[in-house]
Amino acid sequence: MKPLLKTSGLGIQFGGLKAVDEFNFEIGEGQLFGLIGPNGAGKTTIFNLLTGVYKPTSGKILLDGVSLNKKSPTQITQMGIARTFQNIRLFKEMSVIDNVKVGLHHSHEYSLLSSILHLPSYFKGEEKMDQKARELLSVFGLEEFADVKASNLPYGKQRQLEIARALATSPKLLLLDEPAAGMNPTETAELMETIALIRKKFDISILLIEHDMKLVMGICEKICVLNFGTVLAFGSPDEIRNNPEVVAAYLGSEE
Ligand SMILES: Nc1ncnc2c1ncn2[C@@H]1O[C@H](COP(=O)(O)OP(=O)(O)OP(=O)(O)O)[C@@H](O)[C@H]1O
Repeated sequence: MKPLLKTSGLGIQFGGLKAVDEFNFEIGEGQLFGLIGPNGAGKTTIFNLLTGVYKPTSGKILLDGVSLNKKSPTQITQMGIARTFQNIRLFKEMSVIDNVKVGLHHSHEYSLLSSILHLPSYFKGEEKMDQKARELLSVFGLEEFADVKASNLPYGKQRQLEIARALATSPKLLLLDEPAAGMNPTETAELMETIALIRKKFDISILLIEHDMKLVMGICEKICVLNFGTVLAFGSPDEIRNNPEVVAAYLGSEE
């Protein structure tokens, strides 16, 4: 399988703390990977490195063979990596559909001038964007909420809207940071199905940080376990489940 994203010797240090060290990782096209580990293991820091929020102290990140090391977060989004956050970061005062349009905006097809002058190409662009946004909302069963203020959506739906907005940037790789955090079991089960569905429908790779073991083990093909910023284990859900080091470091404390 062709690697989509590859990191080698990736690391970052905050003062004396090596938050991530020698992180070597590869995710292929269309793969669904889980990234797990105890609190403070470095999972979110890896997302921040992959999306250009943090610059690595060492190592390389390649997307489709192109280095991301010196790219800005905006450039990285345009190159094909989108993410969601541990804490919901929607534009709460905006409507559901406008939140998705923000994601679509970077690929709008009309110029700034046509937008200021309200030329026909602007309206065409707007119409297309509206249609695309509604299509994305329908994947999550959110189309009936299109005009509702984002903050008025139930919590589980807000998390789904975040994923819809990330998908609007047409990513090749989607990074989901604890998408089921704070969800009840029904919402979590629904989310599992949705994540599996969007991987197929949009033909993208997904890297998922998740504390809910059932969710990770149920949908991911491969799992990478981090501990103290380094990879403790890497393998299929079964291999991870039966790895004594993992059980001691992580699963043991969860069960
Ligand atoms: N900007 C920063 N400055 C200093 N230390 C940081 C910074 N960002 C992260 N760290 C430290 O790096 C380590 C890894 O943090 P990170 O948030 O990546 O862990 P995590 O695995 O995502 O944890 P959790 O499951 O609790 O979200 C922690 O010790 C954290 O305090």
